[in-house]
Amino acid sequence: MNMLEVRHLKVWDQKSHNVIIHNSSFQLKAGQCLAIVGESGSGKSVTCRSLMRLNKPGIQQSGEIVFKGEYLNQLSDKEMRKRRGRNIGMILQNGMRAFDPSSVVGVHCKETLREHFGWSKSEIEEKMTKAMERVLLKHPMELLNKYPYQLSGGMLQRLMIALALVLSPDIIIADEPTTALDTISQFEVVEQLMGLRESTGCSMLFVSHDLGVVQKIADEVLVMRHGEIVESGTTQAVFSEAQHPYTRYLVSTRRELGANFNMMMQEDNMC
Ligand SMILES: Nc1ncnc2c1ncn2[C@@H]1O[C@H](COP(=O)(O)OP(=O)(O)OP(=O)(O)O)[C@@H](O)[C@H]1O
Repeated sequence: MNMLEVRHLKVWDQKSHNVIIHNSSFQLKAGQCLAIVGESGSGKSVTCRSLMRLNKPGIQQSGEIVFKGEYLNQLSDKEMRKRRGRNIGMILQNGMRAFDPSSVVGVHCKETLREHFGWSKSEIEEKMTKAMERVLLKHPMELLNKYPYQLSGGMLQRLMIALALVLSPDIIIADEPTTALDTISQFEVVEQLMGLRESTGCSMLFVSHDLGVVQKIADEVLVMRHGEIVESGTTQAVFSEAQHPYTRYLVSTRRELGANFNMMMQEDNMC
């Protein structure tokens, strides 16, 4: 069963008439993880924002976005707001941007949960505390009273994952959730995202530059270039028998990087 179906998505800049996404069609199956890979500027983030109808003013879109049989592209703004967070959650690259810098992070969590579920303060605190402990955030109540700038990037990502655990949306869109993190935090956040999928059974759209992580987490892959999907298929097929020259280039670059990394490790051991 498809959780999300995107049909003929076209996105353009109204002012310059520059077409950003030409004609994208793809499906996200229930419980599966679909990764979008491709070079910088190929349209991965714009695709994600289009699904949520969160593109900047002046960016127009057409085509159908069907979520569990419902045409999101036909909903009013008010109805669309209700779907965000509750049905389709987003975990962004930069945790700092996801939270209001002028409030402690607990305010964002409480407002989001009250809006969607109408829970009391104590219910929210109880559920957030449990979820934060699950993503290994210590002293949850203290942490909720901190401003975003007082927390590290990895902590903010884990806090977003904890909020997603409580909201339990059908789909999580994770747009380069590990790019801004150091290697250890990247590993932890990927583990937590996998845990989130396991415990909520959500489907995931996962944008990443890191093909190693994609190979670990995704069931299927879309390869984007210049606003077009140039290849798609199961992760196994795309990595082992890529058809498009650009995909082959991406995969070989990863192999080269991997080989260099191993060589560096060996040199390090010899010293
Ligand atoms: N608000 C905007 N106005 C005009 N053009 C935009 C806007 N946002 C994005 N674009 C253009 O859309 C194209 C795709 O951008 P997008 O951010 O989706 O790329 P990306 O594949 O996510 O890149 P990256 O990996 O660097 O995040 C780029 O050429 C960008 O210049």
